[in-house]
Amino acid sequence: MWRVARFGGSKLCRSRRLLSTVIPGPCIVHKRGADILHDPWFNKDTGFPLTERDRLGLRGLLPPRVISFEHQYARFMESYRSLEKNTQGQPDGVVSLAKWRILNRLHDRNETLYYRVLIDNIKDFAPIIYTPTVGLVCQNYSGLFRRPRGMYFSAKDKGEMMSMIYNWPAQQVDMIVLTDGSRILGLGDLGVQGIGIPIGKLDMYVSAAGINPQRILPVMLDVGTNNQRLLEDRLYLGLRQPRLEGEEYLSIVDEFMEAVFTRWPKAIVQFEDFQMKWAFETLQRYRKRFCMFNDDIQGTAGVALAGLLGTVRAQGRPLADLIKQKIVVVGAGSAGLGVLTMAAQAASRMAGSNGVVEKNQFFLIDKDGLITKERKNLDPAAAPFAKDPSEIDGLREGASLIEVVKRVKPDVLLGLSGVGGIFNEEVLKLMRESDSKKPAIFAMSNPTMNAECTAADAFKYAGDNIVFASGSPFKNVHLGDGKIGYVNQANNMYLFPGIGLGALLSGARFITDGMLQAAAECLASYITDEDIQKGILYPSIRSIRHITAEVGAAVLRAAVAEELAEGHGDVGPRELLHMSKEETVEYVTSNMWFPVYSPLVHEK
Ligand SMILES: NC(=O)C1=CN([C@@H]2O[C@H](COP(=O)(O)OP(=O)(O)OC[C@H]3O[C@@H](n4cnc5c(N)ncnc54)[C@H](O)[C@@H]3O)[C@@H](O)[C@H]2O)C=CC1
Ligand SMILES: CC(=O)C(=O)O
Ligand SMILES: [Mg+2]
Repeated sequence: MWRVARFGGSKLCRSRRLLSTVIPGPCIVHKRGADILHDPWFNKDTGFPLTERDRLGLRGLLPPRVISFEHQYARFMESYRSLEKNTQGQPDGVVSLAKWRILNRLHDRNETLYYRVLIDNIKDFAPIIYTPTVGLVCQNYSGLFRRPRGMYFSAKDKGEMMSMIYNWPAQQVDMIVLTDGSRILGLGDLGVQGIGIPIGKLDMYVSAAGINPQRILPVMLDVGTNNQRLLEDRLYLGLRQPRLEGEEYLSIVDEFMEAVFTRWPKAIVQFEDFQMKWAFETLQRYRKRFCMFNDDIQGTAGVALAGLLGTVRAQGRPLADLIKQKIVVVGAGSAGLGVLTMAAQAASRMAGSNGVVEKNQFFLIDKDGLITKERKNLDPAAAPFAKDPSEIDGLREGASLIEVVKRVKPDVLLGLSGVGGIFNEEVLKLMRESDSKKPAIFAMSNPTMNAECTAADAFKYAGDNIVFASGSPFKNVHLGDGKIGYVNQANNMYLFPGIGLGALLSGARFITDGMLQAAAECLASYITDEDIQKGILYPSIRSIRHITAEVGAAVLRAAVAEELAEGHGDVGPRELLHMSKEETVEYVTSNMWFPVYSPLVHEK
């Protein structure tokens, strides 16, 4: 039955990949002439065939020669490569922004071509449209702004959101990424300028998960900013007022969520880069009411867990030895606490206990040092990981990172602090004393300048035998004698697209811990033992579509197992239930949008 749905005709410009051939479905367009050329979704630039130019009133509006998609693609890549050449030697930030601009201009003009170059060159372009360059773009957003992308809801829109949501031109929205701009990467409160993050994350959704770009929606919830520099910046485009707090804040988020799910009951909302207090509060508030998740807490946790399991394998130990790993987490925010919570759940499952014993192996440090039960105003979210001073011989409340690493000799040192360089030479050298033969260093904070250490320093000071991962990309390190220090990118981009896609196709109304756990386990098992032995913990981002199909299928199957799957489109819960694992992967893959020019059919 689901086969009919997959290959049936569609009005949605859906392209189908049949074996190696992509069959473009027809696309209904309600406009004509120049209006089409100015709509990046329909625009093919010089690629409109002559018959289509006649049908759509485009004759004479374009140079006469028809250029093929492949030729347009080659032309863009040529201009990109010559930009690379011409900017050689200029500061990194200048080069990255120039690359971002050329990609952004293509995005504004021709989405089909934009997404095709993105998909085919994801390793080169992810650092531009995503971390680290997206951080620079957010920092400079008000100056870079040329035209809006996505929707902006502000504190001034209270009471209006239910009608505003209907201003969005697309009939259907599948995936929304929402931020309030309060903690953008490790760059702090960037107010309205944080909209760059939902845009970048959704570009990853299209590239990795094949979410139809006509069905994505980046959203900024502007409730003010506490960033004094922005408040005083005459170019700043957001509300010039301090952030709303308490019930006033929550009432804005409530109103937005009600509006979204009234118009699109099947949409999925990803919360992104909210400051910690609101990240946890909104997750608790909405996760049983709406289909939503918090990427920084839950997506990051799954990616880190996969990395921790990979580390255990790299040490040549059985997975169950996760419970024996001494893990020092630096940063007790939404990401750090998310990681420890998921790691504790996994360790409990492995040990068949309630997790109490396993937590003894975890050490949590924040800006005030080691967190113990003696901490004044201990955050309830951190409390389960606070050490009992009687159990940590030689350490005290607030012990420094150096003291902790020296005493604990951890197997894993994992940074989610947002503090660039905090794993300094002294800390890294202490990791040579680790009890593990293959200690792991995860410098997960973004963007690059906020990474806890560089890859080169990690190998230089902690030794050649470490496994290393960072949140933003670094180049592999040459260790001499032809040996390579492999750099992994421990970034939630490996999971959030699959979590969203799997949840969408399952039709589940909530995203459960079981679905998230399935995503993490799928990623963990993706890597072969051969790669693990080389220190490779995550697959190449070049395979991101394939990884996402597998992760999406794992999430979907978990939803089915929990009897939450209600189906999607023509594929109901019974069909989902009867799909084998391979069929589920095939089903997920066949639902991925792929950019090809569709024949345009005009309808009034
Ligand atoms: N690689 C990835 O996939 C992800 C990376 N991140 C990164 O993690 C970082 C933190 O994100 P959140 O947890 O959401 O932020 P957050 O603001 O909620 O937490 C930051 C934590 O770091 C601690 N901290 C600050 N200065 C410190 C210091 N000198 N020593 C030790 N701890 C210190 C704070 O006390 C706080 O506990 C950001 O840079 C973000 O880019 C976040 C999510 C995913
Ligand atoms: C990757 C990501 O979500 C972050 O740095 O916040
Ligand atoms: Mg984030």
